[in-house]
Amino acid sequence: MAPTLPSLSVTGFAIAALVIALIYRLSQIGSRDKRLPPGPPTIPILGNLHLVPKTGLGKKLKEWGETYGGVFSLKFGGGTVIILFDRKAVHHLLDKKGVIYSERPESYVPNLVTGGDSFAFMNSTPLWRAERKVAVHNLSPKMLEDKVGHIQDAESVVLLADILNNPDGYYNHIRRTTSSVASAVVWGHRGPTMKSFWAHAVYDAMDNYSAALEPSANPPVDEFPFLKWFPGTWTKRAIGSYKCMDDTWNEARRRVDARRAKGIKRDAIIDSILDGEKHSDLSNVTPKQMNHFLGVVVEGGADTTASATLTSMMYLALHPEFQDKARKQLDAVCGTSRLPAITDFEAIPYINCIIKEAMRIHPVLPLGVPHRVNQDDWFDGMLIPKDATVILPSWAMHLSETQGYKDPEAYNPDRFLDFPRMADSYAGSPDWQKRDHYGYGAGRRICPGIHLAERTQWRLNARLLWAFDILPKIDPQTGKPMPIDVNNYHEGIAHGPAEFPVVFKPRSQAHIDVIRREMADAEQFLKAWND
Ligand code: HEM
Repeated sequence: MAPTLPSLSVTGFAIAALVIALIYRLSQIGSRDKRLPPGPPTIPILGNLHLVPKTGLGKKLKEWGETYGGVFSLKFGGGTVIILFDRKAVHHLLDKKGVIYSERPESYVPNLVTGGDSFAFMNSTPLWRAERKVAVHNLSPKMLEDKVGHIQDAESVVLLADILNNPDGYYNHIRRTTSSVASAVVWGHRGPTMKSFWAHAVYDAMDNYSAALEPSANPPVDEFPFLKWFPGTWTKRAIGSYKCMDDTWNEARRRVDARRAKGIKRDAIIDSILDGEKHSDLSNVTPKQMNHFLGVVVEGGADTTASATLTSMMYLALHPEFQDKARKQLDAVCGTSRLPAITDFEAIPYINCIIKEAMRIHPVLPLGVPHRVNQDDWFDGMLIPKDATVILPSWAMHLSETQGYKDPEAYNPDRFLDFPRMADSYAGSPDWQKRDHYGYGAGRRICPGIHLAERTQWRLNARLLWAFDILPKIDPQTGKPMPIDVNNYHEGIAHGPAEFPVVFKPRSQAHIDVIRREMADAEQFLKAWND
């Protein structure tokens, strides 16, 4: 029997209604809820994904922040990203409401890259709390003063001597210094040369890590999970990066165990944990979790501190006038008879300005590490929805007059003359209008290595400036200074300057003599941390 007209039209109607509903649902994906902070116009399904540049997202966020007037939102498919391009918002949300703003976004690629073991990318679970407590305790100013200062002093002397002996190798000398300090603090082993496992391991481990984590370097798999079924070079890179990291930190642990088996114990975080000192919260942690926790602390500390120092050297090479300002103070306090020491911090205040300016003009993590809010919240009448990714766009803020940085494209350490203390004093302070910069993040996830990083940077900047004139290299063909491109950075989630043509010229024989004399003592002291 032929179908009746009414039954046909009911089926047809149902299908049509389904199709319309589906189209409507699809068209809503990517659209912005009116209660959200404003942001660039969206298109169906993608939202704003099509507007994200392959590189240079940090600067794009500045443009949007200035257009939308502070806190703004981006739609990535159905997901929401809130950008806190606003000093007050950073303080009120990340600092004051840290309890709800301290998760990390659930993200497919970071999970592949870290195997879920990275304490920097974990949610604020009991494991994260236990690991964070150990890191904060061991990297506190008191612990650093008591235990680590001598290592930083001695390693910075080795850096000066290395540059004297092989000036062209400055780039790796600086990277060796920061990884050696971090490895000594964490694993109890230093890396005397870049050939040493303890100097290069962290850079091997991180080889593909930063690039694999750059937000625009992967397909938008979190927004469109079906993309997981289409693996490609991006998945290979992420999995390979984890494998490399896992091998590296297992090897580090094997070496520590071999040392301890010989009865050699050292004043390092790993030894204090294995000896059961205070850190009972870590008693249920598996060896693999432990190795990755400690590895992440070294990862957090080595490349970042080297990149910040290299940025400083690069800009100083282009700006001898600011070197002169620092040297007036260095010479008045130290003359040519001794190296500057951290106890000179207040007597030589300009070094602190130089450190802050490098961290401002090109922060190592231009987008910080993303946070996630775990419940609906409101700011200035705008909805910050549960599970939104929350970004502190440090670079964008640092380059904007709207955030209080006058003439922001210009390198000028003088802008920090009224900020005489280290960065940790300004981070989290209720006086949110007077935070120096945002290079270490904010709230409960703020960099736990901030004290170590500030103190290493002070020693490196002060001592390099005391010992050397930092000059652009002269092109032997033209006899003219070679150009230094301040935009030539290795870019991933972290940014670090590519090698640049610079010369470290010893300031006098007297300076050289002091370095050689200090080097003998430094080598003697550091023997205890050699393999
Ligand atoms: C100039 C040097 C450094 C810079 C610019 C830097 C920057 C940062 C930033 C922006 C974050 C994310 C903060 C947030 O989520 O809001 C972070 C986290 C972290 N940093 Fe640093 N850092 C530096 C040095 C260090 C050092 C020396 C260590 C340890 C030895 C370290 C260990 C870590 C760890 C473990 C985390 C993850 C914390 C967590 O998720 O709870 N960093 N760092």
